[in-house]
Amino acid sequence: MDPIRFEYGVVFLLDQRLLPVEVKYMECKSWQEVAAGIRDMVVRGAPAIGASAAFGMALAAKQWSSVDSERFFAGLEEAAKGLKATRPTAVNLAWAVERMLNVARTQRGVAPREIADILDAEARRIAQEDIAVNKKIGDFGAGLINDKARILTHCNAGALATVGYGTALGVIRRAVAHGKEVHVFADETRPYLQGARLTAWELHRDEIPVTVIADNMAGFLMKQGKIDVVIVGADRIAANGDVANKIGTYSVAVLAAAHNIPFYVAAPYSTFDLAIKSGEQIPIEERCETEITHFAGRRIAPEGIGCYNPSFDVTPANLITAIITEFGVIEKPDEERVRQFFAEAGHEA
Ligand SMILES: CSC[C@H]1O[C@H](OP(=O)(O)O)[C@H](O)[C@@H]1O
Repeated sequence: MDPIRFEYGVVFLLDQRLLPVEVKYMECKSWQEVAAGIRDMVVRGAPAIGASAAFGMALAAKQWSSVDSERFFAGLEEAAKGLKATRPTAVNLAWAVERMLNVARTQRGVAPREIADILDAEARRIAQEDIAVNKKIGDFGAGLINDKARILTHCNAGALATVGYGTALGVIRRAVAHGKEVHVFADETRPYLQGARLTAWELHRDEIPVTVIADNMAGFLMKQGKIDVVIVGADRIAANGDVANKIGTYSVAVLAAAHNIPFYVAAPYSTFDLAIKSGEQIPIEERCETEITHFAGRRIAPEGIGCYNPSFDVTPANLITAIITEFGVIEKPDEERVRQFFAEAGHEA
């Protein structure tokens, strides 16, 4: 099930708020509609919102393609600002928008209508690259998953969080493709329930055994010896290997360390933010309190109480066994290892 579908001038976002009960796409013909889809978590997941924002930029270019060049670029800058403002934590969003802007800037002097075509092609390239990158991550990660492994996941880092294959779930898919039998325990991941609603839905459709657990059960399963390995995604990784990911990830990492269980993060190079030295510099999105005070549209907490709803937390690198990327595996990440790894892979470090 593709989280994003696209044609020239229109982007369809699978409305993940309705899953697993209803499969319905939101049609977007403007960058503003894409921005609303990202902000409202119609589409979510670091790589998926990055690709969606890229298509949002392509729509903006089409929206402004009939004006003069100066107004065209002003329109692109406005769209870039609006898209980047939707969700602050996942660096893939800003990465994709800046990549689209940089391509446009190389075309100054070209007719806006032609630039719009070039940006449409670039957005499609970003989407195609994501699937290829996910499969490379999957292949590197599959070697870390033993046959009969009992795997704990948190949130959803699957096809629904990317353009269609998955990072953490991509590793699980490749391990299964390599003939390994696994059983996944999926944290439900309150408050948005990406685990119960999305990860379980994806894995069940793929006929991969999955058991949903409440977030507060992870420690008990580990203590009972029922978890062999943890694998999660990421929204932003600092140069020292600190990882921002869905709220609750840090707690799982602490529990895994206490039980000597390997804790892996699967993420593409586009999720690394090498401009920041540590996770302390990663902006943490806070979302509306109704995500906490309400469940399925019904109030579950009293009126007038305090509410705190950070959507992400930061897991320090010293709790991470390894980060799995499309270029290979960074064992025991720290700043020196991360920068050397990407330098050897031929990327800006
Ligand atoms: C492929 S990594 C996806 C990453 O994004 C999720 O956050 P959200 O659902 O709020 O977009 C979660 O942190 C996942 O690990």
